Amino acid sequence: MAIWTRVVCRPQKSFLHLYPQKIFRAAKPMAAYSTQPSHQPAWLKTLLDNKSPAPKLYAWGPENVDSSISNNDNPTQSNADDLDRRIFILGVGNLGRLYASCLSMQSPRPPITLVVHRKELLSQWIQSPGLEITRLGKLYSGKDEFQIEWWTDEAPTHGPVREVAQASKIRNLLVATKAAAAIPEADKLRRYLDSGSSVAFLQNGMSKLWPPHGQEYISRRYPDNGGPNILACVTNHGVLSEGPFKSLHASPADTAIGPVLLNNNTQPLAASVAYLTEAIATAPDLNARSITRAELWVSQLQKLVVNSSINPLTAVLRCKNGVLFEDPNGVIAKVLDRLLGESSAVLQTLINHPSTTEILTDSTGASDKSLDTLREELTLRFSHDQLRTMLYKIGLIVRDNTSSMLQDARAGKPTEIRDFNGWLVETADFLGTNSSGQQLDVSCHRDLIALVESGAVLDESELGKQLLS
Ligand SMILES: CC(C)(CO)[C@@H](O)C(=O)[O-]
Repeated sequence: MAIWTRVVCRPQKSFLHLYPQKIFRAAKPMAAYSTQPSHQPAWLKTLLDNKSPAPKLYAWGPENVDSSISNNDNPTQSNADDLDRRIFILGVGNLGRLYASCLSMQSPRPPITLVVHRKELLSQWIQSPGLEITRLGKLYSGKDEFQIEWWTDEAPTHGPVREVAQASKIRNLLVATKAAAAIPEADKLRRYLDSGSSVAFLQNGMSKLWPPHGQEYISRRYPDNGGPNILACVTNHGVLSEGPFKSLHASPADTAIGPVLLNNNTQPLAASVAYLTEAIATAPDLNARSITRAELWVSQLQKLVVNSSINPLTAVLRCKNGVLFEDPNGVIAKVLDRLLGESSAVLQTLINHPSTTEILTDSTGASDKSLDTLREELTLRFSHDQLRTMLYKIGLIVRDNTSSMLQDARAGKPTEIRDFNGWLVETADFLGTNSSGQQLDVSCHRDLIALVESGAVLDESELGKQLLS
């Protein structure tokens, strides 16, 4: 059995240089930005309207679908020490595979459980060589390094009957599902999460759990201050699916991890926060770093600009990322400029809006910078010109990748357009006007959403006609 091995690779191109000087030094508890502070968004209302008790879930393993497999081939996690170290990865798509492979190269290797979303995937895993990732021309594969489970409220009909985490609490969870499934899936697990748990979300887009909606969700679902710690990762790597457990790590880049909502009622903070953050920040080939809460917020905004430009345009044009950046004077460049101009105006307005004062004030705690200086720096960082420079640099790094949205569009799956361009449109609606009192224009983002959602496939000149007229 091949083992995940650490490769000594050539220095990777990194996005780290794109993050200017450390603006934020401290991560303190705080409330943060929300587009609609007084309004319960649809996702939250749907979850909270479901008043059923947290479901009891069974963990099916290969031995529950194939009677020739004994329980010993998939030993169970039974003791508290194992659970303290075990990292559960919910969702085994591209991001799940990337993080699982890198975490399994840690020394010592943490116990890792991959959690698939369909029973058939357990059977497919049994037949497969395990997880495979091609990185820098080398194939890495691992099977015995992982436990694999399917979690459901149905008890297995044969083989051992086990509850998730042996009916105890999950300490470390990575949610690697698509954006739309992330919170609903994590919500189903609330029976197995408490203030000692840390849940890191890997999805692109702005986290839905930034306060106050995150705080409202946690306090309603986990009364008595028993909510888990919420973290998020911003992943810049480009990964391409090549089959159920197989991916190409097409564009090695970097990752950042930071807190969204920490349960400060538990003092000291749960050990899982540092454990999970450290495991990710030091995982081989992930090229990750730990950042503060305010830095995470800004990094998510910056990544949103990338995903709301590259992803939908590659989906509509059916092209690799690099094609978008080939002709700096062409039609695509003009469309990119329209999108960036609209994004810049929305995000600059947001940065200077009273709703973000709290998050920015929080970050000034450990530095001498005034709120005004921070806002000036961020306003410059999110200017049209700086966003263009940033996007073209990232475009170069991820040029060989096929964007996640194009992969979804080709596979006929729902896309994450509502989490990227849709978020910008909603934010513009909330903000209304810019600092000069002009209505924020997001018409190009709106038209692009409509194109992606209608499944349009266009060439460059048709794209220009649709978006530049
Ligand atoms: C960076 C990125 C655009 C690379 O393809 C990635 O975030 C994606 O595909 O979503």
